[in-house]
Amino acid sequence: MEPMKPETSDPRVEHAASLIRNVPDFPKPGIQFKDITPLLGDSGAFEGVIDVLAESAPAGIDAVCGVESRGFLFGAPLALRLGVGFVPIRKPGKLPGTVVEEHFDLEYGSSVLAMHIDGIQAGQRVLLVDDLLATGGTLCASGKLIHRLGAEVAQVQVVIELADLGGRANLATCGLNEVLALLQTP
Ligand SMILES: O=P(O)(O)OC[C@H]1O[C@H](OP(=O)(O)OP(=O)(O)O)[C@H](O)[C@@H]1O
Ligand SMILES: Nc1ncnc2[nH]cnc12
Repeated sequence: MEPMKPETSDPRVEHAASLIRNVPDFPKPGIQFKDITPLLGDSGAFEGVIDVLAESAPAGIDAVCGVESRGFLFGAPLALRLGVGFVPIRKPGKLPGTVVEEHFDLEYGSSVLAMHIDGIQAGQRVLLVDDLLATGGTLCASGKLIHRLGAEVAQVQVVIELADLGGRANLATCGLNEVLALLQTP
């Protein structure tokens, strides 16, 4: 496996790249799993990633939506840094209020995502955050939830993009055209 290429030459991104561990055949044979736990365990590196994401966000963001579960790890601190609320997009059966739901396929399975209908308001500009873009199914479904509530996805932000899986093109088919990935494979 070749090393990940930073999309920017920022030393904070290069440091983060050095702390992402490649785990072959997890959770299934053939999957090269990108383990972010060494990055999360280094407070300086973790903070550097949040800072770069915040500096890269478009102006006028009203809310950050993060996707369960690893999207929460980056989305929640980013919302605090931007001074806006955090809205969780969750796996089914976890949110107590009235939700909208979307079904989708994953690199290794299928799933459903849900969001409270009062989490965001029509017309708001949302930053949609996850740790990793693979096939794009998760973020496409998340974007559909946000669009169904009448809000706009101003930008999608991920730390890692598995560039050979076509996720970016898939996101474009869902109307998600502004995509920032800090690191891309290979
Ligand atoms: O682009 P895709 O092919 O949709 O895959 C990317 C998604 O897969 C992972 O989540 P996972 O479903 O493994 O859940 P987790 O965050 O709870 O570990 C990752 O955190 C992304 O959300
Ligand atoms: N290869 C991968 N590594 C980590 N998380 C993932 N989610 C989907 N594909 C993944």
